[in-house]
Amino acid sequence: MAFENLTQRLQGVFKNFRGKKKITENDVLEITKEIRVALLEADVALPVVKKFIRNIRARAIGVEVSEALQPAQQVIKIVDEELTAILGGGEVALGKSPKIPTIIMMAGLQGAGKTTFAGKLAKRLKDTENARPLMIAADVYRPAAIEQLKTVGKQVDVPVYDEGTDVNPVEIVRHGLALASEKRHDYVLIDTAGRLEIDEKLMDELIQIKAVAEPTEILLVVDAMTGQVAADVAKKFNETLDISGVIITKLDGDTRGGAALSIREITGKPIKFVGTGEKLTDLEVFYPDRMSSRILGMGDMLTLIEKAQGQFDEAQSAKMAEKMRENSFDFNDFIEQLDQVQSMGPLDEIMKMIPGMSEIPGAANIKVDEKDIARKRAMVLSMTPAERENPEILSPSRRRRIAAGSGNTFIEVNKLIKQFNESKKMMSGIMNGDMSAMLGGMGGGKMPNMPAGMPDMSALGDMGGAGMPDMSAMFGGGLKGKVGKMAMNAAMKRAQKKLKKGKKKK
Ligand SMILES: Nc1nc2c(ncn2[C@@H]2O[C@H](COP(=O)(O)OP(=O)(O)OP(=O)(O)O)[C@@H](O)[C@H]2O)c(=O)[nH]1
Repeated sequence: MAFENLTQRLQGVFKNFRGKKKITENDVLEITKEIRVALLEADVALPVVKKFIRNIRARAIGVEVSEALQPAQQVIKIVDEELTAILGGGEVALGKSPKIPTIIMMAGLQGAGKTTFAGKLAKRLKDTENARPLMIAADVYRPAAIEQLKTVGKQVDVPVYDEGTDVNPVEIVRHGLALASEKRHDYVLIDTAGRLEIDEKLMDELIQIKAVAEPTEILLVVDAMTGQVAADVAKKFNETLDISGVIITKLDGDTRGGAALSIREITGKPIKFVGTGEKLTDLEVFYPDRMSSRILGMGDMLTLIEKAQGQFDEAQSAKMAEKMRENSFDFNDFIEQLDQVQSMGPLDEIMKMIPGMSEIPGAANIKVDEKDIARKRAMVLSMTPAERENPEILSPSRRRRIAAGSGNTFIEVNKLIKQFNESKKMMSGIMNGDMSAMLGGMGGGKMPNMPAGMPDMSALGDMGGAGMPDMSAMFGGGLKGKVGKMAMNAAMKRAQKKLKKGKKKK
């Protein structure tokens, strides 16, 4: 994931100041010096770094000692706010023309991910607005480009207008637009040619296409992996084309992330979407505040909640939460929830979004063993509905048969049932208000140090127990790697201990 090093560096910086009663001017200088190094290492453009540091210093020196926040937390809050500002402040929606079609022109260097983005955007417009987009293939220099756009078009079921490679792209765009008007398409996405580097001919052609198409949006697609180059490219394209927004692709990769941090400041144009994978669903609206908390390692709570809300049926979630509270959550529910959680995305990605996760030693290396989860699912599916409801009725011979039927061993079946019962107990405790058990467990007691205003873990409870609380059941044996397992076990043990203590008090 992008920003990993930057996040680690920044967390390291703040750790040293945690719990301090007072932060002196010297402390601020120290902190900002370290932040400066971290940003430069992440490939953020120097002028952007300078401005950022200047702003933080101006605000952090002489911070008022607030009742609610420790000084270090106040500094983190300032850094978070300034980071959000540098990323653009708030999200900027895609423009829409008052009369159809809305024309969106895409530009960028070769291989930046233009064509892929065109497909992602077409899909998104279809899914969210029921739109009927038309895509125009105006990249005539790379014959494969037209084929690629057509393939993407087929995947998302969106027509592609092309005239092969022998016609002037400006004419292709003109004809494509005429067709779009005739067929009353509400969006037109123009895929233009990329070059290995910026050249005059490419720019001239783009200027001409812009003049003909009069697009509502000119979106520059840049590859996050190219670091400083991406910022330079954006600057040049903006000077020539006056773009309306930027798309940053490949933010899923192992990039240092500097481009994402520099581009807004350098071009003055908003980042509208980020690409987070090769699949056509891997597109996210860019929210500066969420990106900032992700970079600061506070966990992308909001993205997680949004994802969850998008995927979970509320009534269904409330029912599950109730079941957990009553301790009547069974294997049938387990399978249902597993399906829902997995539809949110790969589990290790979801785990990483949980705040505090990055503070558990070795958590970054946690790999969710999807195979192990598949094995568990197979075991559960081999049970009858009545057995899923009450696994205690499973006789040894039935357990043996389930093991054989799902390609597991007798011991594994027993282990699954035992694990399930244990986590069920714990979850019921948590759902009955003892979130501290979970909090203490997950963050090693560090969670309460989060700055005010950060949504706390109880938000998970608000999700109606939507899938998260029972994750331990899956992760119990599903975490790959010794470190991951140890971290998780320790966290769970701590949580259980707290639970017991809480009970005794009552
Ligand atoms: N990991 C990852 N890969 C991406 C993303 N977006 C695009 N890619 C990959 O990047 C490569 C280039 O993407 P294209 O869409 O072909 O790039 P293009 O800008 O259209 O390239 P030209 O047609 O040559 O100008 C492809 O292999 C894509 O699968 C992303 O968000 N994440």
